[in-house]
Amino acid sequence: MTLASKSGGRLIAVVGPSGVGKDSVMAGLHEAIPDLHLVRRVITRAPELGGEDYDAVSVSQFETMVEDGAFAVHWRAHGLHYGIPITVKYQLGKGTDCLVNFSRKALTQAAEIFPRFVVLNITAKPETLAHRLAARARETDEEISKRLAVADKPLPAGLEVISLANDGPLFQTIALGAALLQPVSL
Ligand SMILES: Nc1ncnc2c1ncn2[C@@H]1O[C@H](COP(=O)(O)OP(=O)(O)O)[C@@H](O)[C@H]1O
Ligand SMILES: O=P(O)(O)OC[C@H]1O[C@H](OP(=O)(O)OP(=O)(O)O)[C@H](O)[C@@H]1O
Repeated sequence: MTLASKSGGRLIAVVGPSGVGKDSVMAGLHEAIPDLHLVRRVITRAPELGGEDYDAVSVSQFETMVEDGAFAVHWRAHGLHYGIPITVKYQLGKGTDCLVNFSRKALTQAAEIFPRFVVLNITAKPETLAHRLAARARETDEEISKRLAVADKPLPAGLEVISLANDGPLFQTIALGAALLQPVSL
């Protein structure tokens, strides 16, 4: 790969099981590093269910957007469709690092699309996840059980991965994450 093709901002894909704290850590990192762009996803989830700020669309609207090439990457999980707007390429092209809540299933595909692709892998113990999902109360008990059943998924090989444990207080996770994400000066 040439130096020119490695220019631009980093696409930082935040992954980890449900309840691990992806959205909370992302919000904290954005506060700590205001230059970091938070990517707003398009999701076929009812609007205003809390947590992240997203664009809620219907399944048919989502399908039209796919046909129109509105997404850089899209995937399906938890019975929902998720899309990353193609406009993220504009942000990256300006040299802006972009932070986005991602699927572990979509990492391999994304690594081929984005020249500077980094995975921020958030981890926590199973009991921490169960407790946090119950407290968040965005999903039903049945949906929470399904999410916990698929909590443990291996990451594909060959990616640049930064791992960050979030069992302790959120401010500690954010401070460590912000330090780990500081751009490397050459
Ligand atoms: N370090 C932490 N300590 C305590 N609670 C946390 C911490 N990180 C996240 N939470 C809480 O856990 C729940 C799940 O976090 P969230 O950011 O929605 O996770 P995810 O996006 O990975 O599903 C939320 O209610 C959030 O406020
Ligand atoms: O392939 P996986 O890595 O398991 O990820 C599947 C989906 O789970 C998360 O969604 P969402 O943010 O809606 O759910 P969560 O907050 O419960 O993690 C993540 O953003 C993916 O869209």
